[in-house]
Amino acid sequence: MNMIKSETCTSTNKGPVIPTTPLVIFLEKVQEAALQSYGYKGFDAKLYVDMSLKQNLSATVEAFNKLPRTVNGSIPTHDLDVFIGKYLNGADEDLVYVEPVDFVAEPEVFLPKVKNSEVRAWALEVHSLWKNLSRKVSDHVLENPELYTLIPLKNPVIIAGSRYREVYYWDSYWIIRGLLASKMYETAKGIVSNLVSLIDQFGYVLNGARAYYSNRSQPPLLAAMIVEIYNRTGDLDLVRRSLPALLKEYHFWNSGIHKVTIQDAQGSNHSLSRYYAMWNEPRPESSTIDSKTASKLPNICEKRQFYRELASAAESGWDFSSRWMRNEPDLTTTSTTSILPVDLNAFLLKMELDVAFLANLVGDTSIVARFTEASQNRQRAINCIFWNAEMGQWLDYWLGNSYTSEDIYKWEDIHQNKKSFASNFVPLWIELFNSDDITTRKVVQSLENSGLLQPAGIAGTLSNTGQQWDFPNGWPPIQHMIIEGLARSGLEEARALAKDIVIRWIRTNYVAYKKTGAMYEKYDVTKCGAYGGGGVYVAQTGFGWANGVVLALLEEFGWPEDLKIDTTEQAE
Ligand SMILES: OC[C@H]1O[C@H](O[C@H]2O[C@H](CO)[C@@H](O)[C@H](O)[C@H]2O)[C@H](O)[C@@H](O)[C@@H]1O
Repeated sequence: MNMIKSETCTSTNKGPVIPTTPLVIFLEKVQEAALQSYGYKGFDAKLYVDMSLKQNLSATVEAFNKLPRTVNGSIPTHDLDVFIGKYLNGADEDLVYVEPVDFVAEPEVFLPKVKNSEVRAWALEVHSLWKNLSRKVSDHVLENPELYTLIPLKNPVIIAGSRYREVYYWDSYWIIRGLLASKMYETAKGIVSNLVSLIDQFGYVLNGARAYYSNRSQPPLLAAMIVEIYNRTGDLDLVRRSLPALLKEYHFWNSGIHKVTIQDAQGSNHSLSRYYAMWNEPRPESSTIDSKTASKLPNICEKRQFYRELASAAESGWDFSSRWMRNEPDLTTTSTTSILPVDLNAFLLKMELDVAFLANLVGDTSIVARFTEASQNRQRAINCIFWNAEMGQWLDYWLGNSYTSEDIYKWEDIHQNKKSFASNFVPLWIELFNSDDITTRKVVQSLENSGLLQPAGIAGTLSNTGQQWDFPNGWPPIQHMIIEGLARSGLEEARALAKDIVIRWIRTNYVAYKKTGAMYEKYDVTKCGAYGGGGVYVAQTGFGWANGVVLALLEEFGWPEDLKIDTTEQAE
């Protein structure tokens, strides 16, 4: 890992920075020039950092520097058009289409619990979308990696979709859940091996497989992917090959800047984790937009801290949301690194349980003992630091200014964030919590009364700030984790609620698909059949995790023959 220390602006602007590549820095300049010349209409910042070079970087930079400039410093559009055509390849030329080896139009015993013919026909269409998202790294990238921001991966990949032309870390979990429902085991294993290779190379799984994502990770679900694949295929070899990488990844999340020690009200210390990107500049895939937002801040030190907070929010997968803001809806008050997030610690508890399970399969008793103990400690920490019995939710914790003499944070009730976020319900996904009926009963009531449960699914938050992880958007992974948590519980009322949310979510995906012919990265949960908006880019279609969640839910819950799928028909 190539890490440099950032200069110290203030005591808050701390932390490492992983330098990006000269190619990324150059493509950011092209991005800036494009915005100046073409304007905001139809502008997508990410497009430019996904382009590649037709010749070497120095020749390209030289030609770029020679382009004429108008009085306001912009490059005339015609000259920029010609430059881009002559020196750069399109953003989608680094990954090429490949037919997945294990795709068949109708897999054997496909979604046996789906009895309704309309739903079945649609599910087969969703299944066929894996073909649209399947890619492999082009030979040209393998021969000339220095011309590309794409990080070459050995096996075929399933991309997230649309502007997300590469592999994403946490998206891959739900993509794999869908692939398993589609019986595409080889594709699923290939994805896991790719992610393992990123850990071998960087020490952690990158946010996505691009050079500009190398300064951060995303919610850690690799161990969970391997458990799901093992449960279907019994592939012990995959488990054996992946374990060393999982240990490395575990260290990444539980050491250095990610690790926080906090003392509870009874004086016991707990070790928990937070999101913390190794970056303090505008995110290259959005640098024009980030610098514009930061222009409201008074000095470079505050800007650097803001950039780190934005990148850390991207590490959380929730980019962006009032969840991270000190004063919503002001994005510049994003303070991700000052928060102990409930969901990250639930994912790490799951990782501990999953690694213990996998180590047991290969007979490594010392890893089993170490990770079982770690899971018990984290479960205690989650109960002490996050659980709020009055609200029946696990609450994010704002790190305050109160420390012990050893610089350990002191827990105080006022620092629990009392706002309801969908992430407050993620611990229910873990068996240790959903098997406890008293807790589950409280959580079910809390979810029902929270306002998050809407006609077409669960909203991320209750605040409508215009950010994409806020109201009224609901995201596929969140629906799936909460539904699974409810469904795994022994409580009848929890299982009934799970089924109810499944119906709302499947219906909205179906109705949107029938209206527009596409699956979406997020949906507006206030109306059946409405896709999500907000943020700085248009609604993305395709879409890996949406497809994965629909297929996984249909596999587990099915759809009865006599249950109507489109209840909006008569109303319109
Ligand atoms: O370009 C903006 C951001 O895009 C990604 O985030 C969003 O899409 C991802 C892919 O579906 C998803 O994993 C994430 O939860 C979404 O918020 C990217 O991950 C960010 O790092 C990036 O800044």
